[in-house]
Amino acid sequence: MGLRDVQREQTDYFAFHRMGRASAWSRQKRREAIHNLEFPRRRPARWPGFGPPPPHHLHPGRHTFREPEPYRKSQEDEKKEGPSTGVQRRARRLERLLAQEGMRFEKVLGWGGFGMACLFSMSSAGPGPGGGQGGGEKVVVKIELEGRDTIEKERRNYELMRDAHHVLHMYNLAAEEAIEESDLAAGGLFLEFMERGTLEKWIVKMAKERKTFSDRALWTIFDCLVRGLVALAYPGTKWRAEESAKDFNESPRDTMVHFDIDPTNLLVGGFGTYGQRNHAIAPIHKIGDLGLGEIFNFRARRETERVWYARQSGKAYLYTPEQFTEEWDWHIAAPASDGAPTAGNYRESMNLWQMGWTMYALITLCWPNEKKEPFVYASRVFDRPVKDATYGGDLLYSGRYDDTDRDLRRVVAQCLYHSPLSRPTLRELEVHIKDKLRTRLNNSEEEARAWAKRFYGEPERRRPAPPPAPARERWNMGAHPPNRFGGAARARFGKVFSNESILDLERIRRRRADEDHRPVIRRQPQPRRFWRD
Ligand SMILES: Nc1ncnc2c1ncn2[C@@H]1O[C@H](COP(=O)(O)OP(=O)(O)OP(=O)(O)O)[C@@H](O)[C@H]1O
Repeated sequence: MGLRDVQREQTDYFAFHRMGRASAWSRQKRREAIHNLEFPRRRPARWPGFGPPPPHHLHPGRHTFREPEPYRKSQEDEKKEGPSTGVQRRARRLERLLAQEGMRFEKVLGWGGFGMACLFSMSSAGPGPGGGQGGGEKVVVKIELEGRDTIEKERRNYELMRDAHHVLHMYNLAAEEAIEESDLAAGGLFLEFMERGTLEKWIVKMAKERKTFSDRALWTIFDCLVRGLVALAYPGTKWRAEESAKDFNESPRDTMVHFDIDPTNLLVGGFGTYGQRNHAIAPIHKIGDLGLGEIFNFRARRETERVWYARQSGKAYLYTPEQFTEEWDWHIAAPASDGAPTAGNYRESMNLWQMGWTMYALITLCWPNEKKEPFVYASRVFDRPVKDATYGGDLLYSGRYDDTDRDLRRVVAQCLYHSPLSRPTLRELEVHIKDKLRTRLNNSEEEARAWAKRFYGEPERRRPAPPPAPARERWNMGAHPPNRFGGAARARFGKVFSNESILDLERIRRRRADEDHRPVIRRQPQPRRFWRD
């Protein structure tokens, strides 16, 4: 399928997507319509945009916004039945393989169509990946069960984040070679273990308890998440203290666009000090799953094939305005090269839009609706007047979330603005969050701390360390902290990072040809049935 076919098909698919009917789209059924599609559109001369804000006398209220669906089950709950025999077989194989490297299998953490994650502990007496004694220290091993290229891309992305405090750490362990050389998988990654699992799990817990996060907890978590976004915005930075956009005079140029930020890819770790911050009110939150991440800069945003294929990257329920906007229908080349403000304008504010939905989930304990309703909303984004459509109008006007700090709801609604240029900058957010955390919120720091202890509890107790393995230098980390990488990984990827296209178009085309339901590139972790029919 050539690029033109892909463009026509996407144009049709995204028209369904905007109506909230993406799950009803089928390539087969739409063949005829796709064939007759007018693409690119010529009339009117360009995308007309949204209308004016609703007149004042039409007060938006509960009736204006469709009620979203509450979180009921986490991905983990859905996998309670246990892994399939295929996954179990691979886990056993991995167990045997890594036992020879001095690692003890603990459990399968999760799996999907394309990969699986297992928990191991180090049984070596040598230094562990955290720089401490290896005995008992836990490591997540993520393996890919299909092609090799995704894990390579993910590895390269983690390399670029090696000094970040709010992105998962990747370890460079010698045992990696054992996996590569085996017939088991298409390569593996060693990642830091986040003992409290995914953020989704905590959203579900709160929803089940029929309570809500306090304002202080929400602002504190938001702070962590924004630090992670700053790390993505400035890849390859040596962060000594915590990530801060204030360290830079210019806005991000070579941003890592994640494409898949949602509560299942944000991981919750421990209380304690990371970077320079003591995480006492909420445990640290880190961004994980960089498998779809891509560096986009000024030049890359003008590469036609690259931006068109990236339009389908990620989970359909969280495609961003940069991906779904109708503005695309007027552009045959990369829209940014024609000056389109939103279509294909992949930059750090795209990560922010997806993170906005995580904050939405934390506030509402609900999924975003499949149909994202644009609500024209004029506001001041810090010192700039902005008039644009937000997809988070219900946060402000439905009356359902009035117990949560209005200022937080306003800022999150601004993160959900349609145009990337309307959204707050990371720097503005960082300063604002810091100020907010200094003020009196609806609960004191002590109360918030006590609540966090109760809510998050103690993670699973570690098993006693097993007997030490024969003395042999197993970890090529030496005594260095975990975020230092040995020469092997560096040699494999050459420069710290490059801007060359990392999309394997051939492979994508092949997979697209195999798919018969919708144009999703890869790893479409089905958004479960979270919307009403
Ligand atoms: N570093 C980690 N610490 C703790 N748990 C983890 C870690 N990485 C993964 N997990 C757990 O393992 C599960 C599977 O993770 P993995 O990243 O392989 O796939 P996924 O997020 O389920 O799917 P996909 O890769 O398709 O997005 C996660 O949902 C999470 O519960």
